[in-house]
Amino acid sequence: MPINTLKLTSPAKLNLFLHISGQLENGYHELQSLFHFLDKGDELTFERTNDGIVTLECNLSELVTEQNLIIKAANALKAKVPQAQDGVKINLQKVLPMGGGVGGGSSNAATTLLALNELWSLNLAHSELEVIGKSLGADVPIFVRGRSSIAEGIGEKLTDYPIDEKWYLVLTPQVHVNTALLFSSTELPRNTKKIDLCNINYTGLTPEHKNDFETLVYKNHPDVAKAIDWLLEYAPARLTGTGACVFSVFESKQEAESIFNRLPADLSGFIAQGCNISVTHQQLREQLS
Ligand SMILES: C[C@](O)(CO)[C@H](O)COP(=O)(O)OP(=O)(O)OC[C@H]1O[C@@H](n2ccc(N)nc2=O)[C@H](O)[C@@H]1O
Ligand SMILES: Nc1ncnc2c1ncn2[C@@H]1O[C@H](COP(=O)(O)OP(=O)(O)OP(=O)(O)O)[C@@H](O)[C@H]1O
Repeated sequence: MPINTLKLTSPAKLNLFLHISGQLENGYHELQSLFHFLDKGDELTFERTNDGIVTLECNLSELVTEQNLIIKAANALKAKVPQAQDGVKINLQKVLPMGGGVGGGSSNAATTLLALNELWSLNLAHSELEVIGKSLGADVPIFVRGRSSIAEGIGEKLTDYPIDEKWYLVLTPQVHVNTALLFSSTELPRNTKKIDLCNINYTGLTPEHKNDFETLVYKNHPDVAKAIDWLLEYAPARLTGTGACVFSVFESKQEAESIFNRLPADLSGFIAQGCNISVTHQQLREQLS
């Protein structure tokens, strides 16, 4: 019996560290980054239709465009499997901050690939979905894979790296950091020594596991600097991706909440638990069983 509806959470990610160790001739950068998922995300509903049309509704009307990665993901699947005749009505409830380095758009694209592969009975392997995902954005494959991982190369070489599932206080400065511009800055450090995966031994926000974008973003974005400085009063803090979001990690929800409760009115944020397995994958398993 084919399934008609899927209701999935499309989670945020954090880059617990992000090292840049070189630049290739095509301009892309060599990275090493630990990706971990959060149990907070956007809500996506997929309803199969038989009219062959892909439609998107969203609580933020400005996101309903052909440029939305959800539409692009659905179209990429149609291009890959031209004989797929079904359509889909998609509803997106955007919860995650946009352009904040928590990967919301990439996560939505991956959730769409995973959901439509099932709803449209395409039977593509997840490795094939990862390849389609990569054409949509550097971070899409990690969300398709759905396991806490270290990314290497330009972000495409993924190795499982499960860690303790702790609690994160994420601050969300309302500024947009331009990823492509940052990558092209002459001031960006590009020579962090590569760590041998066997010797990574990640133990938290220590100086050896940093974010190479952080100094530059701190310098150019006073709102990000303010959020980092506030967190540093209580715990070590890091930028995720190219920002603007920053985070600290705590052993318990109560500890994270006790700091969150002191947040001044001009800062915003949320608390979430870290997950080694993306919530999308957990929900897919439940809804398909
Ligand atoms: C740095 C991260 O935020 C870590 O999560 C992501 O890898 C960036 O992901 P994203 O925003 O989806 O990035 P993409 O849309 O794939 O690339 C944006 C731009 O960043 C630069 N870019 C990206 C990835 C990489 N390894 N080297 C680069 O130089 C390229 O100029 C590219 O045109
Ligand atoms: N489904 C989507 N959800 C959010 N943004 C989208 C989506 N599709 C396309 N976009 C565009 O992508 C831009 C950045 O989105 P996103 O929220 O993924 O950034 P991010 O968290 O900085 O991601 P990353 O960590 O991968 O750089 C948005 O400003 C928006 O214009």
